[in-house]
Amino acid sequence: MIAILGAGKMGEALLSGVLRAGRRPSDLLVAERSEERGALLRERYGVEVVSNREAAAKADTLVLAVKPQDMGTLLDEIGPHVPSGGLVISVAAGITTAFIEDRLPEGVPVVRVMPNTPVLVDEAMSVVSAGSHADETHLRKAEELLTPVGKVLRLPESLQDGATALSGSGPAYFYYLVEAMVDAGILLGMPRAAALEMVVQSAVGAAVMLRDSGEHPVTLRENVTSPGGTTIAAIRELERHGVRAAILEAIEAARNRGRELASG
Ligand SMILES: NC(=O)C1=CN([C@@H]2O[C@H](COP(=O)(O)OP(=O)(O)OC[C@H]3O[C@@H](n4cnc5c(N)ncnc54)[C@H](OP(=O)(O)O)[C@@H]3O)[C@@H](O)[C@H]2O)C=CC1
Ligand SMILES: O=C(O)[C@@H]1CCC=N1
Repeated sequence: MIAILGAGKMGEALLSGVLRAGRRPSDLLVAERSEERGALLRERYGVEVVSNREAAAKADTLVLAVKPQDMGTLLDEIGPHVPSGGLVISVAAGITTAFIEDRLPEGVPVVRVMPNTPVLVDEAMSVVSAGSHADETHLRKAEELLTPVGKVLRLPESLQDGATALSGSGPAYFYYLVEAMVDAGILLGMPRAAALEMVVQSAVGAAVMLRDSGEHPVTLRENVTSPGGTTIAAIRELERHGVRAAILEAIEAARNRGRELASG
């Protein structure tokens, strides 16, 4: 039995993914703070909605998907009810496995996971790390949950805040770029719907080439950049405005924010 505690945007995305991967609703439990939200999830997915304590006591795998700021309260509530043979998987940004282990009975295995919202279309990037009591079996169990909804990579926990900044938040940077490019289309007089279609299809085409062509991103960009042409004129402006440096600093700021979340 798998229980998802905190079924907001990420918890619901994982819930829907696990169901798409073939688990039955009767193999799942959901615990939510708001009754209204719980009722909606019950209606939408046919899953049983229970209290945090009941979920902790009944399920052998607990997926904690509350906000990092709510993790201490949740663990205080469920800690004494988690069986020592259970597996705890946390997707919370910043929260270390040590933080979780300290609030659970001695020896409970914890796996930290950083997924991203493309879980919803089975194209997630998830990074997994073992806590101090988690072994190969526990990592495999977490990977079994995540592989049907995308790619999974194992990294040491010391890189999890970086993974959160890079791939956890990653989709948001691409959406931000799309928004800005659509605005540019508007500036050039394009109808909004046409601008959106052009930009989204360019993004999809670029993403498929990045994934499938086997070429490095630099080569792909060079192939678009004709000598004396239009693309290099745009790239000169991106460089003049320090866009590359801004991206490096933005992702470093996200990593640093993850570290702050760990200290409450
Ligand atoms: N969104 C994303 O792209 C990603 C998010 N994450 C991580 O996933 C976690 C959830 O993020 P996100 O889904 O965006 O946030 P949401 O706020 O959408 O979801 C959190 C949910 O948990 C509920 N909740 C809070 N406290 C409790 C509690 N004590 N018991 C039961 N339910 C509770 C919240 O209810 P209420 O609304 O009433 O507070 C809410 O429904 C975070 O830790 C985040 O770092 C990881 C990767 C990507
Ligand atoms: O913004 C956040 O804190 C979460 C973690 C990664 C993506 N969203």
